[in-house]
Amino acid sequence: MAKLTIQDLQRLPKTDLHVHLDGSLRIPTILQLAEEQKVKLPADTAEGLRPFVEVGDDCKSLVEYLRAFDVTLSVMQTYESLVRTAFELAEDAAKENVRYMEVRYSPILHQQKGLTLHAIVQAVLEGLAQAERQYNIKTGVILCGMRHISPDISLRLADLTVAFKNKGVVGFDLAGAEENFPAKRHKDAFGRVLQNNINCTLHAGEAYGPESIHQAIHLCGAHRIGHGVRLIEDGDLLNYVNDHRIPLECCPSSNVQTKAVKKMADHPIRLFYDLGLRVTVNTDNRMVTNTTVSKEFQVIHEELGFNLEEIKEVIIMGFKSAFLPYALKRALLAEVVHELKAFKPGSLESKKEQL
Ligand SMILES: O=c1[nH]cnc2c1ncn2[C@H]1C[C@H](O)[C@@H](CO)O1
Ligand SMILES: [Zn+2]
Repeated sequence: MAKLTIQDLQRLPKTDLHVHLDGSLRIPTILQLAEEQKVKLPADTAEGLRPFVEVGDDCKSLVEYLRAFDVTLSVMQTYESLVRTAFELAEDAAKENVRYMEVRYSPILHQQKGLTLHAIVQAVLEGLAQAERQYNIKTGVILCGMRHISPDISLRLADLTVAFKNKGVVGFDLAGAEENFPAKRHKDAFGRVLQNNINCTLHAGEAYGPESIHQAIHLCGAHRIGHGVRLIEDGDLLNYVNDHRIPLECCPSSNVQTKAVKKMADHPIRLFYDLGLRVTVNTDNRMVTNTTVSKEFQVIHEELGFNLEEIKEVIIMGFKSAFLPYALKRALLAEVVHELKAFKPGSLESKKEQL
């Protein structure tokens, strides 16, 4: 199998359907925002801050992984900081040829300084729209309920999702610590979203077993599953997910860090793909996990043996799984399929040398 370089993977058109805004900042931006807002950080240099906002492979659990968000959220409480971080995330993604991205976050976590939920959504949409005008990227927003926060709040966030339907918000999610916080507590929120014909996805099967995925699908109506790693433990449910073409939002590096899998070689994305499941490759948190979509493809190429044809197919599954209206999705897919057919590996540099 010819080895693909990171440049090859950067050149391919891609999606990122599972990326958290509050886990995907630039470290220098955190430092600047903290200075402007007089917020105290655990360190005031990039190198000093890194261990607090990037977790390595020695991270022991999802709960430990989630600690990094206390730092990022401390500087994401103003309208301007939300515009800026949303813009920069879309800019970073566009620069590695992510053509369609769904950014998720939980507005309830950004109210420490009194912003209204409405303004918190507006700010992120403004930052993303600014990036869309400047770069070749389309974006959508997914609002997250949080498992450990009360179901009433999830219902308010579901109403917020309904209020911004067709205005940039494309879906609803449930995030946060999975063990001890079952999705069924939040089923009214999902009911509200579904009754309004809006898409939903839930983090499930990351830090808890297949029962959690079962609840996400059958009690909350999930159209996609975030992570879903532990689907591997229930063949019957796996067949159901496969038969219904329910996409899995796989985030390989994040899964090694949170110990959803012990090591990359054990990641079930290879088996899921071989069984015909609809799998997509995503970052989860560009900063916290220190990754990009291209790096995630490099990992599955080098460690799980996905070749170029298979990577192209996974990319197409990403576009197919987008929470986009069908007509728009078809148009975007047609454009991307055309590019993928014409794609030849070999970095631009080596191509220039051949000329
Ligand atoms: O991988 C994850 N699993 C569960 N929750 C997560 C993950 N990454 C981020 N979050 C949480 C922390 C954020 O504050 C929240 C909203 O983006 O979602
Ligand atoms: Zn996530």
